[in-house]
Amino acid sequence: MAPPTPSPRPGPPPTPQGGGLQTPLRTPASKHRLHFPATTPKNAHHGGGVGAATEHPVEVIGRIRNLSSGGASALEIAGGGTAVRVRGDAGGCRDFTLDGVSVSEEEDLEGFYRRFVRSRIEGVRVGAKCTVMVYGPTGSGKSHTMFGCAKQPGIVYRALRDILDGGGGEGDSSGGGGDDDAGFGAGLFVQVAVLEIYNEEIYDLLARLEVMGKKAKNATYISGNEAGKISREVAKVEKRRIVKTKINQGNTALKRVVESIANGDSHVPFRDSKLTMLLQDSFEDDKSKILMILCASPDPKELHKTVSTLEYGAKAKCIIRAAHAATPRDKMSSEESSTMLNSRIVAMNQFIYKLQKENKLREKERNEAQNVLRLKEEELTQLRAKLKLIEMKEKAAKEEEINSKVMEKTHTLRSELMKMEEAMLRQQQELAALKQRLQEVEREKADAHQPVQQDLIGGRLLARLSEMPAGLDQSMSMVMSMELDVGDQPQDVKVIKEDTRQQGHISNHTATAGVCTGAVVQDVRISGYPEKVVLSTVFEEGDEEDAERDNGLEEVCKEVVEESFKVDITQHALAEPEDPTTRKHRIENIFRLCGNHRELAKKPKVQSQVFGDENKSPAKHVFGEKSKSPAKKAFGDENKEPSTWGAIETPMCDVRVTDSPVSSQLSPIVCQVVDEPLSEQLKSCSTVEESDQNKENSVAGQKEKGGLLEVYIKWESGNLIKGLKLLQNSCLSDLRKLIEAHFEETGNKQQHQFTFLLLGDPSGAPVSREKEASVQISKLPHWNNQPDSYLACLRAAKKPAVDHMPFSPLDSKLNSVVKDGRLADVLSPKVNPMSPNYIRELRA
Ligand SMILES: Nc1ncnc2c1ncn2[C@@H]1O[C@H](COP(=O)(O)OP(=O)(O)OP(=O)(O)O)[C@@H](O)[C@H]1O
Repeated sequence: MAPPTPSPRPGPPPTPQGGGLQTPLRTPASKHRLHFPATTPKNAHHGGGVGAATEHPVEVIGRIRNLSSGGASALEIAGGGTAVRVRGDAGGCRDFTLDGVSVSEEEDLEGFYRRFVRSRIEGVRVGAKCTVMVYGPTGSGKSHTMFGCAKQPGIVYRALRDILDGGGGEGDSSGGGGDDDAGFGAGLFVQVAVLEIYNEEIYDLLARLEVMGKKAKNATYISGNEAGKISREVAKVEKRRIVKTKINQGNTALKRVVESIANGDSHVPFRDSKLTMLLQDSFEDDKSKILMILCASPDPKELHKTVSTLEYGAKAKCIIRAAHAATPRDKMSSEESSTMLNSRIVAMNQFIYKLQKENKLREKERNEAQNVLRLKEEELTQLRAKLKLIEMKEKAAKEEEINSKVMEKTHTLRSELMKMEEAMLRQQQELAALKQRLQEVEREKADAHQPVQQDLIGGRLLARLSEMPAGLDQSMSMVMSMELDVGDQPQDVKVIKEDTRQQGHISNHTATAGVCTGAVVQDVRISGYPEKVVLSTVFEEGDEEDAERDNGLEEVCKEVVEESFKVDITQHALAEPEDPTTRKHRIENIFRLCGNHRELAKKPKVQSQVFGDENKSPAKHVFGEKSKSPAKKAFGDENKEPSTWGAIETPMCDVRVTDSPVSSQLSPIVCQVVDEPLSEQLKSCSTVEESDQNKENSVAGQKEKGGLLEVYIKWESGNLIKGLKLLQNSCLSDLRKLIEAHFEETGNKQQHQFTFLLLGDPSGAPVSREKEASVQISKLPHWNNQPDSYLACLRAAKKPAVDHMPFSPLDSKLNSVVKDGRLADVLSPKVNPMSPNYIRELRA
């Protein structure tokens, strides 16, 4: 006997279509039923319909969709609502007993869910396992049942809502279970995976990743505790599902698995399809329940497929899981285990919920930290920009500061330079005034010939110099120092110093002085500067009373002073700063000499010859005879006709510059002032033939002259100026110095500028100033056809020369030195008050 099919649990009353219940068809009994345990009323009342000794793990529910086309339905509910009766075309019918049957036209998805699904979901909430699967041919309504439509949600969304919200969510009009489980869902956490099996491949519809092996290990999940949110995500994924007949391949494999289990085969072909592989745990796990929904179409055209589906479900329903007899201990253990598991589940859900909250909090903190980091980065960028700007400003400020300092320093230096130039200008003006004053005094002296006046003038000058401020003294020294810097040539200077043996008068060598008696001569020489004016001073040896006692015929004795006071001024000046008192004393010395010179000028009786033996020459007598008259008068005025001059045979020695024993570079110059009375001879100096008498005179004269050359100077107009004696190797530049000195002494300042005319030369052209040094005196035409007498013809310059500023060369020198940065050296206080230039200026 075949065991009866499992008794269905109470369900809705059979529909009117179940008219064929009288002759219900029996499903194929065969061997399958042999495994089914005997059904007891208790088991039948139990939801699973399984006895205490056995377990019915698969619950099969039939879901008959609406009839889409017209015509009669091929299916009807029988067995009190637990069987599906299939009516054949021949009028026969067949009943398939299930755990429940639902007709879509009579019961919507909500009713179907509440009656057959919700109890399973509640078991899941307390820790049970449940697999809900649909089975049926294409178009039978599987998707519709699981996911629903726009009007009503399917099992998936309702189950999700019940798990999380306790059944009180949207769409649950019944509200069943919601009040009882209020608050129970708090802390529950749902993880949803959406997989699709197509062509025997499993696809993760969330990540679209292929899952290899037994389980979809790499599947992603929709997780959370909000049913609405998860439902929306699932709805999105559900649209990706592929809807084709290929899926039934898995259904076939599932059918074989079910039949194999139901038949009690030792081998269950779970691995025949991916679908059965996924459902293996659900079939083998004792704790797991399977809710199989058979979707069937009432269309008679689909009758064959419908019958096949119902047969498959009937077999699944026959699957039983052998269960050992439950002892009281097992029963208690089971209850304790269930309670403990429920507690653990609740604790784990609460822990998960806590983790989720913490995760959210940390995520929030991370976002805030990222915002702070972004703000810091922006601030850092701004600070870097500011730093760069500040650096640029500092750099610009430094450059500006440096430029400002340079400008300030330049301005200061320029101001100092201007002050120095002004000081120099003032000093030059003072010196020029001093020079002019000195010249005026000399002219006054020359005109007056009064000793008293000489003393007064000399005294005034001395007093004026004494009153010169120290600053002037120093500034003069500075200027002189600059002059010393002009040349680097060594200087050898004899310093003028008054002979301590002489307290008397000093004779100077001017034309008016004429002679000097018993004098001490000190020469000041500068080697390397032959063109420089050299000062010779003669100290009178005797006093005035002796001169008067000798009745104007005293011998003029000259003694060359030993060079005991020779000092290297350059070294001395540079070695140690000059004491202002010493410099002042020396300046006073010089002007005292000048005063003495003027004193000598007032001694017409005293005559001098500086040509050695020439003191004994007749010239001395000639001048002696004329000593009562002013010397200048005796020599005549050069502006007068030569015929009115005195005898030319009585040359007067005015100044002699001897060769320096210290330096051989000094050009030996001998000058002798003579009067030229023979104007007629002068006029014909280069044209008149030399007479025999002249020849004799010339020979005799040359002997007397001791190798000197006589030079007679006249203007181009014919007026004779002077007669001079010079050494044989003298040149025009030497002659120029003597002539200029003569002009200065006579006060003919305007005649300082002249040019030598080279008479005798075919061109008769004037000699340029630069070439004067190269023209020997011997190149001049002979005067009066005498071999050692020459004639120098002068052409006066048209414009009077501007007064020479003694320091004008220094201007350019100073400028060049200032440009070279040697201003400090030039303006050094190291002064040589006895500089020959200085002496020259004072002398001038
Ligand atoms: N109970 C029902 N009430 C109303 N319409 C239904 C019902 N069941 C199915 N349908 C409709 O029938 C059509 C096919 O249903 P469904 O797609 O769910 O079949 P299926 O079994 O999933 O087919 P397939 O296997 O090809 O996916 C759908 O348009 C669906 O809306």
